[in-house]
Amino acid sequence: MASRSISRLAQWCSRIFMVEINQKTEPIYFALSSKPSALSPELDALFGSGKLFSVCAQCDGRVQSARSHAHLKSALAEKLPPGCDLLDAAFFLPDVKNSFVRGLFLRDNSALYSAERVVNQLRQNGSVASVLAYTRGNSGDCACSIVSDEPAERERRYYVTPVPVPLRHPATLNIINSDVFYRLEDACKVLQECNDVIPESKAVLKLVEEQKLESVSNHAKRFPVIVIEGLDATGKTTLTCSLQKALGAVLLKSPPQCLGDFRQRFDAEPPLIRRAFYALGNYITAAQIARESAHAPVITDRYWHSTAAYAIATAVSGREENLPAVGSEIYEWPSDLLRPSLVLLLSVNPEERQRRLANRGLDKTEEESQLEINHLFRCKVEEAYKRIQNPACIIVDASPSPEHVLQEVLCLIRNKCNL
Ligand SMILES: Nc1ncnc2c1ncn2[C@@H]1O[C@H](COP(=O)(O)OP(=O)(O)OP(=O)(O)O)[C@@H](O)[C@H]1O
Ligand SMILES: Nc1ccn([C@H]2C[C@H](O)[C@@H](COP(=O)(O)O)O2)c(=O)n1
Repeated sequence: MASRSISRLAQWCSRIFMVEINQKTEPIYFALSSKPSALSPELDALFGSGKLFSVCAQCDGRVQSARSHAHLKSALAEKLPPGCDLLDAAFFLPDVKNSFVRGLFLRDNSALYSAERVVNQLRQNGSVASVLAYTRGNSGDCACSIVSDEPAERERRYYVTPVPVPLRHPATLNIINSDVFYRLEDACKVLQECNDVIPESKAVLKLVEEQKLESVSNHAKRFPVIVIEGLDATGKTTLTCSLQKALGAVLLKSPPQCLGDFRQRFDAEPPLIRRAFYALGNYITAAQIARESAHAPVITDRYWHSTAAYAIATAVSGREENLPAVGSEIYEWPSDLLRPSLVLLLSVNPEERQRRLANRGLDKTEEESQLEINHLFRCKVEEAYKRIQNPACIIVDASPSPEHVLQEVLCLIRNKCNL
């Protein structure tokens, strides 16, 4: 029994803990060690008052782990009494790819300190895999123990120790094949793993199968393929419709229309599943592009740039500086996905974009609302768009009138694609 408890604690001690206070401030990092340490001012503020816990729902299998984390977060948000703060946390092994595991950090300042009871209920019903509890010491330190039914586990103490901020944001350790997919088969694997829990996965995989995708990456395009990218309300729909008419082009979208009925279902899933769904949408659109570009120019409203940019910007919390560096393999186009001839990124200044959103007055998706309130996120999405390579996008100022933007884009297309 004792050796099991020691090995479980040793696992935690090899990790770095990251706690996100909010999107505007840098995450706070710490480790556990066997000797008490004085806390840094950031840690002192984090562990300042109340009862503190970190919880993790990790279980066997990445699909189950991702869904369990989402369920745990919503269960805690629903059941915790007023006075509790629920913060995003994560645990990782420095520089070890795929070691980033999401969890939660809980500060309980509620009147009756009842968070522990809620956490224990969730632990008993199997929703929480591990709980660590923290206790402030008299000499400025903070001790940590596992919340467990086994006395040997409960008694073992470790101490919170400051660590330097890592050079790279730790979420970047997991982006490849968790947030962004670079091969059709990798995105398919995620949905295959979802077959039992999300029945719609089978139908999506069937649609992918039906598209005869194998010849797409080598397809010799006869007519140019032009992708229009940009944040919401930058004018993609307006411009792509005008381009369709002006060029006699075929207009396609990613995700394609055939996935429309499934989109809401997958949007409700954690990033691993949601991003795999959008990745597959690009491969279906690629098959359509391959067919249509044999007969006419093709205009595509969103494609891989959108899938990768939103996924990266969501995965990496905090500031733009936390994004993977320019030139990172994370920004490389998937080798098996049809490459367009030209990618144009519509960019409007924030005030003009706000004005357009307000005028449109449609229901906003969650991500759209996030864009509105979260300037940092918007900057990260746009910056990630700009860092994507092979093909990189050309930035178009889409703030002028629709006619002006159309003429400028037609001019670019004529120059770059000989149309
Ligand atoms: N160049 C422009 N000048 C002024 N208003 C514009 C311009 N282009 C589009 N709009 C208006 O801005 C709003 C958003 O445009 P549109 O729907 O084309 O954007 P979008 O990028 O397709 O948005 P989403 O991605 O959210 O669907 C619409 O009300 C549209 O009429
Ligand atoms: N090819 C695509 C298209 C869209 N997405 C995601 C990114 C955003 O979450 C959202 C934006 O789409 P819209 O609201 O403009 O229809 O969809 C993607 O990942 N890949």
